[in-house]
Amino acid sequence: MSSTATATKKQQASSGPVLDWAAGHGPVTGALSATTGAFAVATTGAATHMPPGWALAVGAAGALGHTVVGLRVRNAGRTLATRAASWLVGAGWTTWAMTHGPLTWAALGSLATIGVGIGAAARSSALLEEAREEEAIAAEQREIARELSAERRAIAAEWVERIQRICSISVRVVGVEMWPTGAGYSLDLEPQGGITYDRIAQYSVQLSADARLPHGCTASAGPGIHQGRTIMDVTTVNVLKEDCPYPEEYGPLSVLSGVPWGVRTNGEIVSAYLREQCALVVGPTGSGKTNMVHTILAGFARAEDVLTWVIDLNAGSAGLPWVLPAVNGELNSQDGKPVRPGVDWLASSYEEAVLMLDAALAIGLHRKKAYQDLLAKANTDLLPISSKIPQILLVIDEGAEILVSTDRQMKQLAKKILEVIRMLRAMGIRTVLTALGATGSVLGNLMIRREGKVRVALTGGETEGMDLGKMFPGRRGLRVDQAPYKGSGFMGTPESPAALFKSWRILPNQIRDITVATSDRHPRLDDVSAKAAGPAYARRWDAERTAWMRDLTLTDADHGNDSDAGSGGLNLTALRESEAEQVTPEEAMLRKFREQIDAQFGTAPEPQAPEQVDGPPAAGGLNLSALRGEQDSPAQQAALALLLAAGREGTGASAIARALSAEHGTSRQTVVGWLRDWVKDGTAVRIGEGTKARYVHRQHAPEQPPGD
Ligand SMILES: Nc1ncnc2c1ncn2[C@@H]1O[C@H](COP(=O)(O)OP(=O)(O)OP(=O)(O)O)[C@@H](O)[C@H]1O
Repeated sequence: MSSTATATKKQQASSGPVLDWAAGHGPVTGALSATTGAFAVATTGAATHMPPGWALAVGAAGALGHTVVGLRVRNAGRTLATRAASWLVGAGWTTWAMTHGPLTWAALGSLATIGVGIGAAARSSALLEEAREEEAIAAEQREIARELSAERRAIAAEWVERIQRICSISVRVVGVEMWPTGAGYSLDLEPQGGITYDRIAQYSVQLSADARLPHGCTASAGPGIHQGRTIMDVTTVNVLKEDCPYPEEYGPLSVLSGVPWGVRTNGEIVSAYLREQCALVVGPTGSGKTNMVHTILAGFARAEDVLTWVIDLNAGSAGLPWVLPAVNGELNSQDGKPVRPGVDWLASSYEEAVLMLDAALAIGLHRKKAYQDLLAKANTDLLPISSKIPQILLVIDEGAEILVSTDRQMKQLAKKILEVIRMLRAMGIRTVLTALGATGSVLGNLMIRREGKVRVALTGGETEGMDLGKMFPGRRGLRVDQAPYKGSGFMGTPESPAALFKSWRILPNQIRDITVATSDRHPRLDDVSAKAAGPAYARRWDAERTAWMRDLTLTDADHGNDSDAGSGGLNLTALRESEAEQVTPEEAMLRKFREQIDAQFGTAPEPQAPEQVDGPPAAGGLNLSALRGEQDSPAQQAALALLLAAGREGTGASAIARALSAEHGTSRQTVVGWLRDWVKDGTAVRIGEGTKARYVHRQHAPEQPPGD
């Protein structure tokens, strides 16, 4: 505390209570102040022979000043009169007391009486002021309510008349609710004569046009709280036009309480409930389908009871942003632990997809048997999903196209996908299929129609192959041109009838942030399921099975370099130079690409050629240490045991592979990958160079590698 402040405080403590002269007066302090003031002036005035008329003049000035100020702040007439009277009475007493002497019983008695009188009058005028203020607030609120209900009444009357004129249906309006987003309102209607909502829904287009709604806005009728009621949602502002960013809050979700996928025109969040349902997301090229897949994967990554498996035969691109940054070691968690990928398994080839679908089928069938007791105890035929027994959600990009393909291999995949859809609902395995178009051949499939009732159509204004009538049977009045913007379209679920919808826009940095934020949250596959899935699952991150990701990283870098150069104009220069040197554009691009790789990875020591043969793969390798615990297959555990047994002498990839080949069929390349990871995470130390290089378990290492 400063010395001045301390001094002030001490002074206050020694000079009694501090009076705040700036504070307003209550009835008691007001009266006290008036009477003591008057008494002081009268005694001082009488002692100093002050002319008594002065007190009267001061009182008159005080009464006038208070009245002016009171009028300005709109005090009640009674308050003004009370205050002016207080000043005048006080001044009158002072004048009289100065003439006759203030220190007489008559003077003091009359002053006390005046004090009590002023106090009482002030109290009653304060109460009056308070009541006046409350009444003013209530009147203002009544006025707002009157205006609002006048607006609602006008809206109700307008729609009663419109529905009568256009649909020839009489309705009673039970309520009008204005949306808090200000983007429209809902009418709760009671059609007369037993008419149901679908009769009004037929006229959605005409009603929207008649109401002169802006483009992209609709008046759509849906079911109300019972069959005799209808809810009419009227959008007046086109929110589909604007970008809706994926919410920055990445808190935990559950498949049981729904995973949010986007927003309705009234700002309401629409969720997909996929415990029992499969989903179909249709979107032609450029409609925002890829973005929507990432939004879906984001929701699954956030769920504590979901393992996401992705099949994308288009080079795995749908799942890669959820895997590569994590396995490339580009992401850092707060506690410094390695970050786990946002999807649990990613298949980009037919062979891997077969492994995945077979694993899913094996898990489903085994769960049915192994969890009999659990189902009996829970008295249910639906496997109780939790973080201990997670739901597996299979996202198959362009899966609908696989289902209708005539290619032999695709037909085999299709058979397995349909089997998963048909058989594994109760055992907690569901699919999300995407499709480029809502064609009859996709929706003609009974299994899709029956099991896939969570449906999204991203139209992006595309009418080709966009049969909304087939996508959302029973929902009339949905037109592609109502949602011509990227990421906009229609979504319908068993819980929420099909209506306009906008998928959240998710950006690459959010995918990374969500991967980090959810790294600790992903469940592990339950033992029963892991056993059923076998090595196909346990070894899904093996080097040889994820080698394509490494290759793809390089290819992506290549593309990135190319486009950057193009946008910056450098590409042309490069081509001109290459022409001059008689080098083809492809060669020039390759050289540029190599330069970029060198620039990016050149900080790591360049391994010698012979070392490369025996050592870990060069730059661009994947860091799978985050997956160590879950993916340690029996073969990997055996390899670790061999490394440990090799003691201070250590061992090499070839020796380990030879020892494992009979029982596990492990290749040398796989062992190289493990050894590289173990060196990275400090489990093993590499000793010696070239052909003499060997690996020693850290327990036997001569000294700990620095920084690990
Ligand atoms: N929900 C959205 N909100 C706003 N803009 C979006 C949304 N989704 C996508 N876009 C925009 O549309 C562009 C194309 O999106 P996206 O790549 O997801 O489409 P696509 O249908 O998968 O097309 P393609 O098959 O060509 O990749 C994006 O770059 C983005 O600019």
